[in-house]
Amino acid sequence: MTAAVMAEELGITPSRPVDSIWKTVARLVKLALADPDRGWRAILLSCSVFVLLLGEVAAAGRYSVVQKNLITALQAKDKALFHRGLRNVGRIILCISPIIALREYAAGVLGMNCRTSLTAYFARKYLMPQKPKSDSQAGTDQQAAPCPYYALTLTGEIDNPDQRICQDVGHLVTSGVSFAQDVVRTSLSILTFAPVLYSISPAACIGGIAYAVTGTVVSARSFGRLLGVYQLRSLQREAHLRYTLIRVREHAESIAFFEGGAAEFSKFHGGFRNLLEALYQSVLVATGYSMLNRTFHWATFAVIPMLVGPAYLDGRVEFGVISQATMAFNIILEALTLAMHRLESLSDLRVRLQRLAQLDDALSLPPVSPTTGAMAGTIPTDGVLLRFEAVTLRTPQHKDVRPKVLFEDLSFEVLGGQSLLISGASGIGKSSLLRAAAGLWGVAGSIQLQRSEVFFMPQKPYMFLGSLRDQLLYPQVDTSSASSTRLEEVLRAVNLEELIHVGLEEVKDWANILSLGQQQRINFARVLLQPSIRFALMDECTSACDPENELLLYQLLQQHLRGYVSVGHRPSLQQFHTHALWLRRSTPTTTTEIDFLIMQEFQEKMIDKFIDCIDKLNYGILWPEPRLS
Ligand SMILES: Nc1ncnc2c1ncn2[C@@H]1O[C@H](COP(=O)(O)OP(=O)(O)OP(=O)(O)O)[C@@H](O)[C@H]1O
Repeated sequence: MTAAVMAEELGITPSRPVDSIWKTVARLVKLALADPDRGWRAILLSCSVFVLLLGEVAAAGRYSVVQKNLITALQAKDKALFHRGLRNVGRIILCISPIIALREYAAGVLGMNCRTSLTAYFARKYLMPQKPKSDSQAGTDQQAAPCPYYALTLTGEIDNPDQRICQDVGHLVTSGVSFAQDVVRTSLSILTFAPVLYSISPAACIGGIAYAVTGTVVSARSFGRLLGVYQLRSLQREAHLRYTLIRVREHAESIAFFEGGAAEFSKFHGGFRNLLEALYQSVLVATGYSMLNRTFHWATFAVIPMLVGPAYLDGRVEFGVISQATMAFNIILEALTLAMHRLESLSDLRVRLQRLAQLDDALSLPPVSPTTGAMAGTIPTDGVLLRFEAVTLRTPQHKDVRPKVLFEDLSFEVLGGQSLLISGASGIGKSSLLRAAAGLWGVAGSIQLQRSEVFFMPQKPYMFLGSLRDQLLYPQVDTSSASSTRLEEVLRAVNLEELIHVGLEEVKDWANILSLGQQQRINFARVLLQPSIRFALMDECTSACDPENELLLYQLLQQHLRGYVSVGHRPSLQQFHTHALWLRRSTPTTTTEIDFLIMQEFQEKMIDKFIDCIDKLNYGILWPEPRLS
């Protein structure tokens, strides 16, 4: 079954053509071998495994001759020949054991080596922003390349990338290395034993090959496709099930407030039932497959006595030849029916290959964001910190949601020394405007800002897994160079002095032990600790702070930055901004109207709006008569 057919079977519509399985294998092998750090080691280890396999098969070939002589000596009651045969058996065992052990070791290390290369490749591609490739993009170095992990979440095209990177790569490499060895071993075995068997009995050789090929074709046709479909389905459902529990861990507090354990259990139970259904279907298919496999296997025992027995009874061959023919036949049969016996693990291998190929394709998209259009990035001139020019913004292309236009043809500038408050009703597109400015969503039109000087503070502060030092210096990778004195000074500045006593090197689950307001203050500390930052884009980032702390934080920004943009609803924010961008829409379907105003004008309009509301209240338009029963 091709990858495309399997995807169709599962109701998945691939957004781009799915590669054939062999192309995918070649792509991943190339990746492992082309790794500049480990590629040469992988090649060396593959060669060693091949040479050791040659030794193993050669020893097995020699063993079949020794075995024939031993059995013949027994039949002839020749003691000397029998003892020599036993010594030869001992020699071969002594020789083959270290070869097998060495081969196992080399194959194990080869697997680890390939896993390291592939995991590093996928993890880097998933977590690190892609560099612009084309010349036109190369000039705009400040451009925020889209973060692949974010883009995948937005489009929803690839399920569970974490499982693909951590588990699928591991399984794939282990089964892949083992299967590759089997293929090489069986090919060598066929080359070694087919002539032996043919010399004993051409009928046994040809009959054995025909028997094996028929069995493989029948089992692959009847069960291969179904096994693949159910394996893929089980894998996806298992990942979804695990994800429901991960969400409970991440949102434990909110769920506890709601006492939502029963709802979560019901969700988990539903997912588990779905998984069991897929597993049950797999068991049914595996039972049918196993029955065919076993029947085929048992039937082989009668084949050699049927084909070579008459020659022995007529005295044309020695008794030992029957044993040698049986061994050669079994080895050839095993080799030729490899695909048949390993059908389950082969289809598992194919499923994982396909999942990794999909992930690689999705991560290889050109560096444009999931919404259509240009990315924020060109550097502004003339003291402008942020410039929007005829910008139209749409929500991202998600596989389940149709994009909608949030605003059209928006132009404005924020100059050095200015600060802008973005205001408007909930859901109108304020945060999305910041997402576009930060380069997370693409737009039509142009957005100019000096990306390396900008700090973006999302609505929900992100707490990194690590020490307090790591938190404060996030997203810097090397945190050892910052002096403790400076970090403590900044902690005091943002009113988090109490954390100094916890210790800068202390590793804790900060997201759970700090209040939301404290986490927001950590965000401001991060701005102060990055000397290159001149401009901040902030989304409701003081929403959990009291007015004193809010005032303190904005005063710090005014001292350290050349300008900032905030999104927020609270009137208290107006005093910290020189300008306002007011987004409004009379009905959900009408176009968004946008005004860029100096703060005083905005405040006057707000007062008019407030008075209008009070009038409506007085006429009972907004506040209906209470209905008392
Ligand atoms: N990832 C997304 N995919 C599709 N639509 C989205 C996505 N994120 C937001 N939207 C939609 O875009 C619109 C604007 O959302 P946005 O978060 O910008 O609103 P907002 O003005 O900041 O609201 P609030 O004040 O409530 O935070 C909403 O209708 C929302 O449903």
